[in-house]
Amino acid sequence: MSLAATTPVLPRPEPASSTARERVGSPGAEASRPRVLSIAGTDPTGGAGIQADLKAFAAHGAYGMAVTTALVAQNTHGVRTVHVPGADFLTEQLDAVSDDVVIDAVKIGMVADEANARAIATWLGRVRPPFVVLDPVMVATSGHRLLDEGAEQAVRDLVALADLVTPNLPELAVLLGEPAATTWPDALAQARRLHVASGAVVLLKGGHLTGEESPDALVGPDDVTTFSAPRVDTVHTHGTGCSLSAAVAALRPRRDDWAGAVRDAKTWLTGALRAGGALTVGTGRGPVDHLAHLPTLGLRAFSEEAWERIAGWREAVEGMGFVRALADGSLAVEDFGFYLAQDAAYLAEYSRVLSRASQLAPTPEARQFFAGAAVESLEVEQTLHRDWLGEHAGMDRGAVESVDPSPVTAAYTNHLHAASNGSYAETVAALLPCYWLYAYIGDVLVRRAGDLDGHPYARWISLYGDPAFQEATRTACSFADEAARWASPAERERMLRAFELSSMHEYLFFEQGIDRPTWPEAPVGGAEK
Ligand SMILES: Nc1ncnc2c1ncn2[C@@H]1O[C@H](COP(=O)(O)OP(=O)(O)O)[C@@H](O)[C@H]1O
Ligand SMILES: Cc1ncc(COP(=O)(O)OP(=O)(O)O)c(N)n1
Repeated sequence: MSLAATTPVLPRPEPASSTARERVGSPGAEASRPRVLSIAGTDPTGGAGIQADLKAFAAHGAYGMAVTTALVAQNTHGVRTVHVPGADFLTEQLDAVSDDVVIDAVKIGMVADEANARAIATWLGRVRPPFVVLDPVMVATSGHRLLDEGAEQAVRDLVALADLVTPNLPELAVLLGEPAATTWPDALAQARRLHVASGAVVLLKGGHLTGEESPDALVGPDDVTTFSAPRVDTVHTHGTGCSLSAAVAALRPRRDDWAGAVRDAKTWLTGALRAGGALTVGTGRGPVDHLAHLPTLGLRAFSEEAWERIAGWREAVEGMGFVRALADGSLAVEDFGFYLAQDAAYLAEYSRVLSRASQLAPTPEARQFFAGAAVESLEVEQTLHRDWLGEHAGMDRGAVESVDPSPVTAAYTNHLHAASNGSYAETVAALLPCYWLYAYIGDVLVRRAGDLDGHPYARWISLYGDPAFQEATRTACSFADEAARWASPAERERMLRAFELSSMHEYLFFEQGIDRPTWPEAPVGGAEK
């Protein structure tokens, strides 16, 4: 049964030139942000409905407004009760907004009942914002009804008034009076029928299907545009439909067409879905993180917080026997030789992780910095190490290159490699202590050693204190801070943890110069019985 067959399609109104609009000015004029209205129900846990819409509007730089159709007692487990204040009060709210404010776009979500749907249709006839998005909310994923059973026809009438309608598969089926599609091609065919019957562009959502991808498609007069995104392996999908339609409404006034708005909204939603679990909101199907893409205002620079976190390791590093002995020149040559040989083994791996950071880096500056550092740590440092080890320990190049990493060195480089399997931000955070604690120890050594004339480790102490190295440390810090600005709270926490662990490994690495770790001998097995 087609929509057209069951319902007379209401005449599609022209963009309004109502008295209210004339009184408050032309759409979009002089406004620094699009003014976007949500007409929807509530979710006190903030994942769906009006609360989600306002977050999605703000996430896309729109000025959000909201008119309530229904008060819904719900949480991440489902809906408990619905209270509908009534259509007259809904109209009062709608008029209060539109008598005063130009509305650049409106998103309609849960309408709750037939009287509300009719009140919205009447209001749209008088005040028609340039972009009308309808999310035909009917049943929550938890199975609870959000629309009276008798109100489906009124929602069909609203579809015909909308510019864009965003049904999920079950809603599409109800709008057409057909069984729900179980395949993407069937769903596309249904979306086409809905478009033809109603005139509205249809944003078909594939969240209810299964598979590696979660596709959506715009079905309108210009045929089908598909938007694909990887399906996020998560249970935290509460409010995805609300959030997507709100984001599209917020973006549309600043995009040339629906496709432009949907493309950006979907990319954002995929990131929000990925970060949703880390919010730990509720014990059921939690919300998405609407702000996953944003730096959090008021957060300190990552480097400042990270440096504070390792106050204990910094103190420990200052008190290390290795640093004391290096500063006063009492460090045994063989202890320094052991440390340098391990440092050469370490730098070979460190250079690989620097190259990985360069690969992952989002800007040409960062790519260049980390690629340069990878080369430098191989060439410059290794040459210095080899020279000293050749001169003082009789080790030729081959001997230096074939040094086995100690358990401490191996643990450190394994940690760096593991971090570099994560994001760019985690990789940079893990790399940073090697710069920063090294520069810090350089300061300590220069202060403690005093006059380097005749000091047996004068060359090394001046190398540690080299201003160029201090400068490179500042640059590495600024890249870590920049990466952290765009990290979700969970990713920032992973960065801090990676930084802390690298700092611990730095401490152990230096101290192994005088407190030699060894690999345990393989136990000798007994004779086979
Ligand atoms: N697990 C997921 N991974 C990625 N995208 C998803 C996932 N679940 C839903 N989506 C996307 O969320 C949006 C809402 O889809 P859907 O779940 O079909 O609608 P509703 O929330 O209205 O039931 C769509 O863009 C859909 O592709
Ligand atoms: C007040 C309110 N409106 C809509 C929904 C349904 O939200 P939706 O985005 O379709 O996602 P689910 O939560 O059903 O997965 C709601 N729950 N509350």
